[in-house]
Amino acid sequence: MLLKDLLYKIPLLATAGSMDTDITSLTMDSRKVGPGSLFIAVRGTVADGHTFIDTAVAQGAAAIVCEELPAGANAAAVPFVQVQDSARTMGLLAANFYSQPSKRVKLVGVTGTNGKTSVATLLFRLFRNLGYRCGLLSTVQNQIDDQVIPATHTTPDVITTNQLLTQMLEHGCTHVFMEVSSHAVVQERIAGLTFAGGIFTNITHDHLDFHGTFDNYIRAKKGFFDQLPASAFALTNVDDKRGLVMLQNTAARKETYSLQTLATFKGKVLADSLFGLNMLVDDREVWFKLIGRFNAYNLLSVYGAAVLLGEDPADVLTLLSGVTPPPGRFEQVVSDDRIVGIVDYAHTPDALQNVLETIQDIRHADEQDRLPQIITVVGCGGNRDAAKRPIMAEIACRFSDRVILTSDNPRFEDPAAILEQMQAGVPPVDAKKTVTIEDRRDAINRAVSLAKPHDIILVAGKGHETYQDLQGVKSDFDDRAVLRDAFLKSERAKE
Ligand SMILES: CC(=O)N[C@H]1[C@@H](OP(=O)(O)OP(=O)(O)OC[C@H]2O[C@@H](n3ccc(=O)[nH]c3=O)[C@H](O)[C@@H]2O)O[C@H](CO)[C@@H](O)[C@@H]1O[C@H](C)C(=O)N[C@@H](C)C(=O)N[C@H](CCC(=O)O)C(=O)O
Ligand SMILES: Nc1ncnc2c1ncn2[C@@H]1O[C@H](COP(=O)(O)OP(=O)(O)OP(=O)(O)O)[C@@H](O)[C@H]1O
Ligand SMILES: N[C@H](CCC[C@H](N)C(=O)O)C(=O)O
Ligand SMILES: [Mg+2]
Repeated sequence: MLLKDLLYKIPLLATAGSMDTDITSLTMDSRKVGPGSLFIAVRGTVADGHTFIDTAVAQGAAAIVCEELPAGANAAAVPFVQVQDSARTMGLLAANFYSQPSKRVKLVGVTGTNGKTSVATLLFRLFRNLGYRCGLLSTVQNQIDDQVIPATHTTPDVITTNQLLTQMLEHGCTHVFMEVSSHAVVQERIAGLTFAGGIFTNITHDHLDFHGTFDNYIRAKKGFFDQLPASAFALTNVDDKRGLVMLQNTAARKETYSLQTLATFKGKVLADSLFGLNMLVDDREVWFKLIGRFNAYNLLSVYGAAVLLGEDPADVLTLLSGVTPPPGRFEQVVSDDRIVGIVDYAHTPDALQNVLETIQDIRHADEQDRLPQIITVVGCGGNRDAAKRPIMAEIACRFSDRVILTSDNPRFEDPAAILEQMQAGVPPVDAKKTVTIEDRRDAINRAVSLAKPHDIILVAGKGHETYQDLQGVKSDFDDRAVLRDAFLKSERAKE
């Protein structure tokens, strides 16, 4: 595609060199530049892409997009284009380069602190059951119908998203469901995408390391709704204090869902058990396979979005009742002697509290009138929001009978230092029931050794993840497999 066609309708500050140059690929990474590439220099959190312009040219870049023209740009071997905001421009360029794939599918984005993967995956599974070919962009994985493509981010960079949307279209997909992280909004990873709908789940404490303040974090989430077109719907959870804030400046059609108050889509939880949720949704009674009141919200938003996309409410509920949750979300691993293991991706204070409250609600005294004990194994990620560490430890103590603090992707931090910060949140009265075991496998083994039949072990924070990241080295680690092994070992020891 010629550079001048690629720049169609994109605001420019200045250009230098020929705009008739042929561009065969786009990249923001100098390491991926080859002949024909357009290199877009983006300022990041660690590096500044502008410092790699020379490298990109040396590697054969056909043209450069940047925020500052280098001295001598006019005489340079390649054309330069100066723009106000490279990251945003990259989204517009990607949309032009790939012929606006997001306009040719129904693209629905999901944002919120918790529940994005759950809602996006439920929508993907529901719409496939409704008979559509669908795409999914999520933390767990990207999917084009049955084809699984590993995901590196919750929301990919905007070039990758446009590439994936193009592949989805080639495969005949009509609907695509994607997570929109707050990082992605701020870093313009959704720039130039045309959404048919946006969903807000909730907003609670997370990522303050990146956003600085809670207000900035709210603004980031709201930024997604601010850029929805008038043709889209904006569906928000009005039981969340910030639900309506999301809709303040959107051009989209405003729609709401609630378990507590008047809303476009109303639900009520009739029963919540280890086997599923019984709900009234718009006055129809349904059983779902998901567990926990927080999932009642997820299901209600999925129902609302499906109806807003034009599906029949009764068909939606019938098919949604059979849909299973994504991996690592309240996933059960039960031992032969009936110890219940639950692996859950709760890695925020709110998620951890929700999951533990759910566990408290659904546990029942056994025949001997003994209430099952709750044993929680939890850690907090390194190089991520440190403020949540003591809070999560306190929540674990408040809702559990035993707590084992352990590691969860220490990344480049010292695991012992992360654990010290968690320990600071343990109330003195709970010190006796809490133990710190840095090695996650040992921590899970200890939990199993403490458990009696019917007790519930919550292993929180990693969910579907299959690695532990220490010093940038990812070693195999899967909570579900480690828990299964621990059960087997302990059963053998008892024989
Ligand atoms: C903090 C953060 O979000 N970082 C993301 C960001 O990287 P960055 O700003 O640090 O980039 P940088 O290293 O400073 O480089 C700046 C520019 O120079 C370029 N460069 C760099 C080196 C070089 O040799 N040549 C070169 O051209 C880079 O390609 C980039 O364009 O932009 C990169 C490209 O899109 C992302 O891969 C990277 O994600 C990192 C790996 C990350 O861990 N991100 C997490 C925090 C994240 O985004 N998480 C959210 C989910 C959060 C949630 O809701 O739970 C997500 O959407 O996944
Ligand atoms: N609607 C909800 N409200 C509160 N907590 C939830 C909700 N849905 C899920 N959770 C909890 O949050 C955890 C993560 O859920 P999910 O993966 O769907 O969220 P996410 O927003 O995609 O997370 P991430 O930001 O890592 O992508 C779940 O394992 C569960 O503990
Ligand atoms: N999307 C979240 C996932 C956190 C999962 C937890 N296991 C961790 O590694 O901190 C993040 O990148 O902050
Ligand atoms: Mg997710």
